[in-house]
Amino acid sequence: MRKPLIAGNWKMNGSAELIETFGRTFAGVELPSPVDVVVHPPFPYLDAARSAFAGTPLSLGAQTLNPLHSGARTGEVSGQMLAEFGVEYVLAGHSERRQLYHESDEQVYERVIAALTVGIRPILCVGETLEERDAGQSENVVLRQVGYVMARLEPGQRRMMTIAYEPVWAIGTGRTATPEQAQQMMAAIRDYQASFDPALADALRLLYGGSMNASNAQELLAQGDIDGGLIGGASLKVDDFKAICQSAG
Ligand SMILES: O=C[C@H](O)COP(=O)(O)O
Repeated sequence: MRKPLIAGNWKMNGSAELIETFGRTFAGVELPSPVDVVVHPPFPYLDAARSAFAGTPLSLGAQTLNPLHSGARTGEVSGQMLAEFGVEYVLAGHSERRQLYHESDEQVYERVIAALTVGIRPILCVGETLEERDAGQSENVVLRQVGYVMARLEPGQRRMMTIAYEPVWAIGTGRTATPEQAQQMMAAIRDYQASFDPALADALRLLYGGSMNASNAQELLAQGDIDGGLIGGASLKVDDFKAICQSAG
């Protein structure tokens, strides 16, 4: 039985006040059954989040890291620094990083390895653009992104991984993949994983991301291969995010 994971990616949004609101609200939240919840605020809020989330079900996540431990990389943050801060999860390969900062599959892989080296759990984000979907390439693109990373990891490293399928055309657009479309891709990822690591395929957590909100979460999370969500916009509204976490239970 896979434990659901709900991850809130604040992107370049939020405030110290919102961190406090999340800490206060989640201090009193009872989730209906075991579910992991992580919030990924921007770097400057990690310190406040570490204090505010203590005693709540919220874990600390980061949005990216630099593959190096330290060095002349102005503006960057290393995995070692994040681990010292108590960060438990980090995103790798988010489509905004792939598109806006031109992160390649190889660079995504390097970030995953850097996170694993310091004991941080990577959430590998994959997904096709609308053009790729229209060209019938969705599955090829997604399995290439998954395989580039997963096929190179050791079995023990693979067990630290979560994969988030986020069709790029559904991110921040209000256009959610249908539960059937999402389920179909999740099943393809799980089948692919089973082709070289059957034991992991059953245990691997697969998240859906792309305009998931308090109204559509339940239906998406009811799909057999969807084990949680990577939430953008709705993770900035504490009541909506709480409702999604409760749906996961
Ligand atoms: O990381 C989160 C995803 O990009 C989804 O964002 P969204 O929920 O605003 O569509």
